[in-house]
Amino acid sequence: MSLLVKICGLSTRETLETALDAGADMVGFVFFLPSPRHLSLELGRDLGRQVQRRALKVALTVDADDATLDNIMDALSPDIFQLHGKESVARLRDIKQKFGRPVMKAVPVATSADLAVLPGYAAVADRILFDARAPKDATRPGGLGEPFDWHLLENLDLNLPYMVSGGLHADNVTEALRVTRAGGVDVSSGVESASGVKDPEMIKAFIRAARATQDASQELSVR
Ligand SMILES: O=C(O)c1ccccc1NCC(=O)[C@H](O)[C@H](O)COP(=O)(O)O
Repeated sequence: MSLLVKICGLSTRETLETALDAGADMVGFVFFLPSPRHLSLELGRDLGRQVQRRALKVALTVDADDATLDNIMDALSPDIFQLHGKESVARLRDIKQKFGRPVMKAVPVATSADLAVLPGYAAVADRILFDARAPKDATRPGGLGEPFDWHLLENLDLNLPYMVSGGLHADNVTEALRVTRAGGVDVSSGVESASGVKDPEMIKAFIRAARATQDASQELSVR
């Protein structure tokens, strides 16, 4: 199965086009007001139209209510909802049923104890995104540019596709994949020149590095 590369927190036509041209498999749009990457519904609609099925559109929300999700469905028509809050297993089931879209549940990781939630979520979610647990005083639960200890996932036994995120960039994505064996990688801060400002060259470099890792591991596997 080929590696999924997600560029998250895109908010301009130019950088979205760069990510699509560079071969991103998923493009993430943040609908969380405290985030520097937050999109209005109008901008989400505009950027969503630009994607034109060249990548999967991921709508990122945090403990959003049905009305918010409904508005996002109308504006963006996401391919996947990324639920990055404290959503319960029952809430994941509820969202899947009401909106008919796959859900990717973000699981914050700081210690091995954080993995205890996996069996519950794995029974309902379509994909897991492992992210660094945000500090208690953080203004948002993700997109903070800090990694977690990838070795915590070394002995992971999960019958579900999963992505690794948190503090990734072009220079560490290979090691993150080597250690976690994740089927996907996700980045936001690591392709920004300033908070919320995506950098086209950094986007291209990240995707190149991720693809190079994918190619190398495929060569090894066919030997
Ligand atoms: O990106 C945000 O601003 C954000 C806000 C609230 C919840 C989640 C958020 N981002 C989630 C993502 O999927 C990020 O790509 C992921 O946390 C990795 O971010 P980074 O460490 O900055 O690469």
